[in-house]
Amino acid sequence: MSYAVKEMFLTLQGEGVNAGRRAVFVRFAGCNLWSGREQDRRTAICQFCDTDFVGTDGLGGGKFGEAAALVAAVENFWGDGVAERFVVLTGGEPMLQIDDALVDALHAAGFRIAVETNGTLAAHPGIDWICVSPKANSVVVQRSGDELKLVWPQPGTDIDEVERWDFAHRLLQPMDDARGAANVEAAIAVVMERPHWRLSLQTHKYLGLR
Ligand SMILES: C[S@@+](CC[C@H](N)C(=O)[O-])C[C@H]1O[C@@H](n2cnc3c(N)ncnc32)[C@H](O)[C@@H]1O
Ligand SMILES: Nc1nc2[nH]cc(C(=O)O)c2c(=O)[nH]1
Ligand code: SF4
Ligand SMILES: [Mg+2]
Repeated sequence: MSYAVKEMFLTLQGEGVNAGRRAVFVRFAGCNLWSGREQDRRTAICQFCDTDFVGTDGLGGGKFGEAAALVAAVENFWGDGVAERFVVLTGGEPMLQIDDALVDALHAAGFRIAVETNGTLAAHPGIDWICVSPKANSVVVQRSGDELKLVWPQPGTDIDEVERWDFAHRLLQPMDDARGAANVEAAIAVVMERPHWRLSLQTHKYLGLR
């Protein structure tokens, strides 16, 4: 299997329970809920995406013929002699490309593996930290994991239902769009009503990190 990667970078995880943690991000190209083309956004299943995941032309991106080559690039971004190796596989939709060979090679190199997924495909069982971010109008099959990160508001989402799914942590992340401030207020209002949810801010955007 070969891997198409839009970009790769070393940064801090900006979102969720692991916010603030040093991580190499691997952004896989392609998604099953949007083509990534602006002209298709209004007819896509997922219409609020904040990310360019088309092609392999980003910094650190490329086509990797084998898992070993991709892992060597991840190790290079992490750097020598630094403990707590941690990689976040995102996209696009990473579960379209994550396979046994990649999970095994990352583990052999000493990485803990986190994934950011829309949950429409089952997460690979070897992944160490599963973050599912459900999208209204999609069928979520991955209903368990470490972190459920619901972008808010999302008309068509039944929060009572998703709250019954089996996740250790539940987070509401304000939708970053033209109504940004109102979305933050709406998310805070839900957390005040439902204290088992927590607010997740996209801290990298406030800090100017990647
Ligand atoms: C770009 S997605 C890639 C991973 C996967 N496709 C997914 O949707 O979870 C990474 C994270 O950003 C979130 N996200 C995307 N667009 C957003 C926006 N406009 N505002 C807030 N969060 C957003 C997604 O819900 C997901 O949690
Ligand atoms: N710093 C940083 N944190 C992130 N957490 C999730 C991200 C993503 O796009 O999946 C992301 C990202 O792109 N940058
Ligand atoms: S599912 Fe994730 S990557 Fe795909 S369009 Fe939605 S937010 Fe973007
Ligand atoms: Mg992002």
